[in-house]
Amino acid sequence: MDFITLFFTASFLGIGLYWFLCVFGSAEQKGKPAVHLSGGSISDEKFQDNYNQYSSFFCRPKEIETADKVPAFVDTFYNLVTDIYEWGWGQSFHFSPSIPGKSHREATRIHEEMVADLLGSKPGDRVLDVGCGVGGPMRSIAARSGASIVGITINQYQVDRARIHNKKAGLNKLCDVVCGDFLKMPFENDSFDSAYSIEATCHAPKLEEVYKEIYRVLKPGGMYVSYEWVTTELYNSEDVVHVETIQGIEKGDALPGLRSHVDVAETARKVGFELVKEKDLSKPPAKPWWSRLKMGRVAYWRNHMLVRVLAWLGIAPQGVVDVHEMLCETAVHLTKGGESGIFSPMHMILCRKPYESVRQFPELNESVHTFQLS
Ligand SMILES: C=C(CC[C@@H](C)[C@H]1CC[C@H]2C3=CC[C@H]4[C@H](C)[C@@H](O)CC[C@]4(C)[C@H]3CC[C@]12C)C(C)C
Ligand SMILES: C[S@@+](CC[C@H](N)C(=O)[O-])C[C@H]1O[C@@H](n2cnc3c(N)ncnc32)[C@H](O)[C@@H]1O
Repeated sequence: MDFITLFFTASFLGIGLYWFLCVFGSAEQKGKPAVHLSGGSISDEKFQDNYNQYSSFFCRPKEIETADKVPAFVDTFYNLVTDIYEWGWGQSFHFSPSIPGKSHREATRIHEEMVADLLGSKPGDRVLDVGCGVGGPMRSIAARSGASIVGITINQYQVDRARIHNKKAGLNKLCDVVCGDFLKMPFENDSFDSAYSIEATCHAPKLEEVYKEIYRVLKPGGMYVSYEWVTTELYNSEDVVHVETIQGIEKGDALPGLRSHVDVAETARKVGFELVKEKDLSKPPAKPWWSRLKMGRVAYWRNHMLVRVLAWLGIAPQGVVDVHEMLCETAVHLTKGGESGIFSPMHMILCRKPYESVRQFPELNESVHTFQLS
């Protein structure tokens, strides 16, 4: 064998091995293999149509007038992206600050366990997960605290995935999931000891509506923690680049308009909560949450090629290439939002439903103290 033949054979084998190990497996440890990418609850034939409808609905998020249609389009969005998220990110659909020396999975778990600690969850508690995805956070929180968690998501496919994962993790006795709208939850008044939402209530057209529902189902004295997507004090609505970045985030993440950081605590108080703590968890000394998105051009290109090949072979639905392209663009906007500091996906509030309900007299809540943690 001459040198050239040897060189090409070795290169071919090397590339083939790389392709097999890195591409055909899951992009994320414990993620879903790419060969199982599907359109969630929608059939492969309807995937492209659903994507087209989604992208024309969310093309100008701030101008969405038909707020009542938002949950249905959010459901469509999660049919389109749930498998890609699981494949490329894992079972927790949120960000977390990076922690030097710890893997993404560990950093994610630590960010989730903080919720259990803030709520003071313990065995016997009934805790609500508002917008639970495929249940990554609920499994960490149940394992950490021993509490029973009930999750709600608008997307039936996520319910099915979450139940499979709960069973596999041996946590199906503690974790359950229902399909429903968090703006009209199928739960009794005063029926949960505590509640949390991780990067989910940003999908509500009006934050007040979802907070009211959470307040309703919590028992008096019940605690609520939320990690909210917000624009920060650095956002300037007159700056074209800022506006473009935020609109890019809204379009690629099914958001009917991002809110400002000041709206969060104000809305919580308005519906009757006492504010116990408020802190933007993305601020230094926390390390960048967006560094995980900077996986490099090669990784994005590799994922994109794989998605193309799978769609071409008819293994993944037609249209998945468009959805993947949309996510690549979204990742750029999210990174810009993080780097410039104009956007945070983890503005945290911890609230309590008072023992004596003061919802009828919201002005009484103005006197409640807010602690801004350093
Ligand atoms: C809270 C929400 C979701 C936050 C994140 C979990 C997701 C936001 C953007 C997603 C991704 C972007 C790029 C994808 C990449 C092109 C692909 O090859 C692999 C998956 C991605 C990394 C994907 C993973 C999930 C996100 C980071 C919103 C919706 C409110
Ligand atoms: C970005 S995911 C976060 C999921 C989960 N909290 C996590 O961190 O893995 C947002 C979740 O909110 C849910 N959601 C959005 N709008 C909803 C609505 N109106 N009713 C119920 N769930 C909703 C989505 O279905 C999805 O599960």
